[in-house]
This record gives sequence, C-alpha cells and structure tokens, in this order.
Amino acid sequence: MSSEHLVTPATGSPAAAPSDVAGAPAIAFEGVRKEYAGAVAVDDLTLRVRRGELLVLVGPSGCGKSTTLRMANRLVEPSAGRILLGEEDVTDVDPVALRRRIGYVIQHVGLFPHRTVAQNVGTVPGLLGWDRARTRARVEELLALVGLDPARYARRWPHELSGGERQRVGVARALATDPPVLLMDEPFGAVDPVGRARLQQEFTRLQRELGTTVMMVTHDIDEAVRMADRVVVLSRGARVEQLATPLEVVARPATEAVADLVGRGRTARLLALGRLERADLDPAPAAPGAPVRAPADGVVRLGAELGDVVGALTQQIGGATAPGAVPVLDDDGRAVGTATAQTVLRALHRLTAERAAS
Ligand SMILES: Nc1ncnc2c1ncn2[C@@H]1O[C@H](COP(=O)(O)OP(=O)(O)OP(=O)(O)O)[C@@H](O)[C@H]1O
Repeated sequence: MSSEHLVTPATGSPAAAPSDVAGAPAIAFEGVRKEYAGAVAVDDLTLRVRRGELLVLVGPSGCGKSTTLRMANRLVEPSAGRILLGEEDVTDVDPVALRRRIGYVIQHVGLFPHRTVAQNVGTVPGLLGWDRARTRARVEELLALVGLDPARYARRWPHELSGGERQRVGVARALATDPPVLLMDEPFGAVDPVGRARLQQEFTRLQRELGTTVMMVTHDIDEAVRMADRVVVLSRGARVEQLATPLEVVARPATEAVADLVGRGRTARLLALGRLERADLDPAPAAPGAPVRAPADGVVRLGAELGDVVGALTQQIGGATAPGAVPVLDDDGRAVGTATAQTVLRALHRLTAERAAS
C-alpha cells in the first residue's frame, strides 16, 4: 500500500522574536475567508492555535479542513482576513521561505523516489547549505527519533520501505530543521489500522517531547480524540462547531453536528479517555490495605483507563466465581477498594458532569 507524502520542512530559523512572546498563539486565523470561483470553502474562520499544542481539525468531507491548513503556509491564498504566524502576517513572508519554516506532511505525495532515505531527510538542510557532517548527524538523529535505525535505513530507497516506514521518513524530513510549526493533512491515512495506531502514539510522544506546534487534519474522530490536545470540529464553510479537549468533545458535544460525528462509538471513546479515580470506587471497599489475591483474579490500578476496568470485569465472566468486582490498587500496590459496573457508570457520570460544569 502506498502511503507517501510530500514534506516541506522548515529552515530552522526560529520563529521571529516577537512570536516568542509568552501566550501569543503560534498561528492565528482572524476572520479568514476563502472562495474558489465564487464558492465559499471557508466562510469566516477565527481560530488560535496555541504554542506547543497538537490541534486536530476534524469534520465531514468538503467542510474546508485542507483549505484551512493550506492557507497557513500559503499553498492557498485567503480571499479575506488575516493569518498570523506568531505576530507576523503570513502574507508578508515570501511563500518559499514560509514553507521552509513550516513543516508539511500530506498523504499520497511521494518521497523523492531517486533519493535515499538519508538524502530525503537531508533535503532542506542541504538547500540551506549545512555542511555534510552536520546534515549527516541530523539525519541520523532524526531517523532514530522516528524509530528507524540509521544503519539499516539511511541508504535504502523509498520503494524498499513499507507504507508506515515511508510515513516515518516523511515525518523525519518535515522535522529536519526543527520547525516551530508542523502542518499535517491526513498523515497516517494510508497506513493499515495497526501500524496507524502505533504511528499515532509515537508521533504524539515525539511532538510532546519536541514541543512542536502541530495543526493536523483528519476525518477520523478516533484519531482526533486519541492524538489531540484540543479538537476543533468543523462543519461546512469551516464553521467552528466546537473547540475543546477530546474529553469535552466526546462527553459534551456542543452541537448536533458534533454529536453526529462522535456518534454511536461515544461510550467506547469515553471508556478509552476516562480514568478511574478514587471517588468512583465502590462506596463499600473490601478491606482497604488488605493484601490482594493472585493477579489472575484481575486487579486494576487507580488511574486505569475505564476500558481496562471493563476488561477486568469482563474477564470474570464464565469463571468459577464471578464476583462482579475487581480489587483496585494504589501506586504502592495497596488495595484501596473495588471496582464494579457501578464504579464505571459513576466514572462516566463524573466525566460528563465535569464537562458540564466547566
Ligand atoms: N482548488 C479548488 N478549486 C475549487 N474548489 C475547491 C478547491 N479546493 C477545494 N475546493 C472546494 O472547497 C471546499 C472545501 O474543500 P477542502 O478540501 O478544504 O475540504 P476538506 O474538509 O479538506 O475535505 P476532505 O475531507 O474531503 O479532504 C469543497 O467544497 C471543495 O470542493
């Protein structure tokens, strides 16, 4: 399966000094509109992307996600409004220079096929005149960072890679000069589900480690809630239906359109996002502090994903005894109570109520 993409990495020149002002958004869309031959793709978008966050744009096909993203690096010019990178209006920046400053990863556009992995990753450092030793060191560092052993991969050609490996090379290439901002359009869209989940997880870890500001487009709500610091749900014309944390979006959809998108998998998504807290436990905990029976009985820890609590309860079905409760341990391994089906319901209620109050 092909899962190639084009990357236009950054120059490495850090964002201009004024944009480093604490609290200033990394990217700001102010009353942005885009018409294609009279048809409105983006109506009147105002959106601030915080420095260092992973903001995911999600919404139905044709709602204006890609157009929004592509206006940030001037692949598409807005018809009206302003887009600021830090405090700088992007229309004041030469588009080529701008694109070297903003990493860009999209699906289905290839790595350079006649360049090795190392050459692909070193493209922009080369254009910027880095010397060989510096480029080579950076390429090796980046390949290791995205989980590709430089000794095994640096000299390979793109056609010798799996789809997931190509995506990794693409991400390495986009990060080559440490861009402050990375734009990603369906970056993992062509990878199989298992590889995709792993890439999502690894990329999120990498992004938090590097502190890169990322704006990412997907049509997959699960990908959005799994990866995002904040999710922005858009409807036709890039109208903002909700801008909130994944948990808020899933627990308290702000509009019908968001509720439709979150849809039938809502409970499963909540179970994946919610974590077990002390207050959720059964009010009559079994002998707090007591030693816990063999792990085969199934135990969970405070802070476990609610999905794992359900998993532990489900494991008991069909066993010799089905007490309907699993012991819950604290970080020191002491029993602090039990989790039952009621516990899970209580936790779900808490999650929903917390969001209602905020
Ligand atoms: N170059 C173009 N010329 C004319 N119309 C365009 C162009 N690019 C996009 N559009 C239109 O603008 C609207 C928004 O398109 P856009 O690609 O931004 O949506 P999207 O939310 O990213 O969709 P998808 O999830 O299907 O990729 C659509 O109606 C689309 O047909």
